[in-house]
Amino acid sequence: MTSLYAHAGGDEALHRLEEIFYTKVLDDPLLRTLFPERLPTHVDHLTWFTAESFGGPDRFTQNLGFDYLIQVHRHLEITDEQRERFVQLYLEAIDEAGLPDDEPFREAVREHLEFGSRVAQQNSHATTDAELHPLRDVPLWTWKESD
Ligand code: HEM
Repeated sequence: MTSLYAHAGGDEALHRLEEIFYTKVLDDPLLRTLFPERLPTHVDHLTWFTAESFGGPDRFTQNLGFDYLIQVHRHLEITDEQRERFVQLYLEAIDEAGLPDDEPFREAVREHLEFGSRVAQQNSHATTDAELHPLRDVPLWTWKESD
């Protein structure tokens, strides 16, 4: 059974991807208002999250926890355009980082991104805890090749 994490190329590949992605985000006119400065932890934390979600080590849950992810997105009031740009830049970064381009892998990544970005957007608008998305754990993404 191959995890998405292993197929992607493990930590080295995911870290390269997140570095390219974060640099794009910081340079983007639509996203710059949300990301005014480079945070030294962002690339590592994104790598931990993606690795765990793809079936790799659970460093995000162990070190930060899902509540942390809820808190960092709260009150950002992410617009549809910003969410869509976030997804677009991530897909570009996957190409630029040279991650596998087989369709089952790309489809799983697209699903993960669509879902995750909608959760983040919903949480960014929640004015009460009841309005938060019900997800409370890092989701574990599987794919067709994992059987
Ligand atoms: C798959 C979906 C997403 C994941 C996995 C994710 C993950 C993360 C993580 C791990 C952090 C914490 C970074 C740190 O501790 O340094 C973070 C912060 C943040 N995220 Fe997201 N995020 C997602 C979607 C989005 C979207 C759609 C937006 C806006 C368009 C967004 C905007 C932000 C902002 C503004 C911060 C805080 C500022 C910063 O770290 O620079 N996120 N996100």
